Amino acid sequence: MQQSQQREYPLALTIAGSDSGGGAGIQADLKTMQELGVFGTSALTAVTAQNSMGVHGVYPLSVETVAAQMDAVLSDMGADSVKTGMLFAPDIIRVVSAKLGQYGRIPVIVDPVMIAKGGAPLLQEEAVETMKVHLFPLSEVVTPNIPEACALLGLQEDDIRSEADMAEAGRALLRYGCGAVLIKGGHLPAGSAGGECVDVLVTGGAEPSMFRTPRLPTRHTHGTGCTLSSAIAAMRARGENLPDAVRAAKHFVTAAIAASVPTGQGIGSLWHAAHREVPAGR
Ligand SMILES: Nc1ncnc2c1ncn2[C@@H]1O[C@H](COP(=O)(O)OP(=O)(O)O)[C@@H](O)[C@H]1O
Ligand SMILES: Cc1ncc(COP(=O)(O)OP(=O)(O)O)c(N)n1
Repeated sequence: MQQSQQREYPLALTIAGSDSGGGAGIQADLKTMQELGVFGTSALTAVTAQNSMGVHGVYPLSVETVAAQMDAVLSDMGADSVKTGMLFAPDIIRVVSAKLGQYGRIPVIVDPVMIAKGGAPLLQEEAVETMKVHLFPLSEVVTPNIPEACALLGLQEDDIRSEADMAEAGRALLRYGCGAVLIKGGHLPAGSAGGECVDVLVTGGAEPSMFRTPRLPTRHTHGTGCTLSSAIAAMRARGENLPDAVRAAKHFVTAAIAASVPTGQGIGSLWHAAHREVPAGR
């Protein structure tokens, strides 16, 4: 049951892992929701020991812990949208899917987090099928990057090389019962797509929609996927329709990448307050 009618502000729930480095996971999600005027709540699935150099440890929580957090939030506060991120294990995916089914028709944005930028696995191999079978049919939209789309479809990593390939992959993923699929183009070769970063939204009926922004020349892109999916969830919680939510989220993430900060020695993180035009450090 949703309790949103008792609130005067939108509320979104993120079900995801913790990134101790603060750039991705639940930390990126809550910063994004706050910046977009949405009250963020959370159900933690795993703790990662992570920094700009990579993932140094993954510590999943028990299914009981995940279920208890979802029950606590959804039975009392409700949610106008839900975003899922790192779910890590098949039993966590099963309990998250069961709880989402129990609490009814909330728009669910599924970011099928599989591998961190440095290559660390954030989803067990045996959990991929569980995610497709149990979670995808509950989604309003699933937001894979190109390596994730390839893994989900059993393709080679370089099988998706163009906007047309992205659209075809999106259509193929719809067969798992996703409401829509947004294939993110950050991993296309930098020289392709005319120097743009293109994300392709595929829904049941209409032609695919392309969302284009300039490709920004920075390596400090840790947390881009988490930020985009939680911004979509925030805009849906605010009542925007899906294409408008994606458009606004893409602008939000682009501004945050443009102002990214070199946290640590490796890949730095986005600056989520960038849309306010507040320089980092102020
Ligand atoms: N260098 C970049 N310049 C502008 N936008 C980018 C850049 N890299 C990624 N993006 C955007 O960030 C979002 C996340 O994309 P992507 O990097 O493909 O996902 P992930 O972070 O899950 O690997 C998308 O909207 C993508 O277009
Ligand atoms: C705890 C946690 N969740 C998700 C990710 C992946 O985040 P993403 O936004 O895809 O960014 P990169 O890791 O690819 O930079 C994560 N690293 N940690």
